[in-house]
Amino acid sequence: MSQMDLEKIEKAITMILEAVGEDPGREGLLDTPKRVAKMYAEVFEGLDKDPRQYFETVFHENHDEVVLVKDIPFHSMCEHHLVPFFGHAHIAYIPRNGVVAGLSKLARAVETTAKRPQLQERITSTVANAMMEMLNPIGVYVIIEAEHMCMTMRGIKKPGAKTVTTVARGIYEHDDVKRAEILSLLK
Ligand SMILES: Nc1nc2c(ncn2[C@@H]2O[C@H](COP(=O)(O)OP(=O)(O)OP(=O)(O)O)[C@@H](O)[C@H]2O)c(=O)[nH]1
Ligand SMILES: [Zn+2]
Repeated sequence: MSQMDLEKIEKAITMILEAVGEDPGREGLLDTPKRVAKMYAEVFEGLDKDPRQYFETVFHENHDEVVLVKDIPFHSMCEHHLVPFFGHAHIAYIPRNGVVAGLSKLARAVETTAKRPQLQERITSTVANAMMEMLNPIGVYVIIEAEHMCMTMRGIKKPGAKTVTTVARGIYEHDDVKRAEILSLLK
């Protein structure tokens, strides 16, 4: 949020309101530019953050099987239309040499990564790459399911259509059985 120019956002929103034929001076819209600027500061607060920070603190626990945190809710803003997309992330990894992350940090990594103009594919790979780099696990498998408002409220208008993206790293890249194990845990 440090770099965010709230005043500039406010001016831009006033211009958009004028451009669509609204009257930014009418009572209901008077505070709208300010509110939208505040909202953008919140929904884009991940812009100056690196999700790798959440994996700087690790624990040592002799666990050499899967850790799966599933159904992590998230919302983001599609970088093509600046409207929301939202859904759930599921993150599985197999620790190497007992190096495990705090469970909440997986959710924090998703949230921070989502809080910028984004693509679903990029959220998926950014989280997987951050975990590979910081935890050096045997493997990471990230699955994200989301609904894109740009496909719901405009354009093709297909409410309910879900996009699923997966990124497999390490052992999950080549091991069908390990991937199937995660998919069965998600059922
Ligand atoms: N790959 C990918 N595409 C996305 C994502 N979010 C939105 N899109 C797509 O981005 C594309 C932009 O296409 P364009 O043809 O440049 O824009 P448009 O004319 O508004 O496209 P329509 O949505 O088809 O009306 C659309 O097909 C969207 O569905 C995302 O997270 N990943
Ligand atoms: Zn879009």
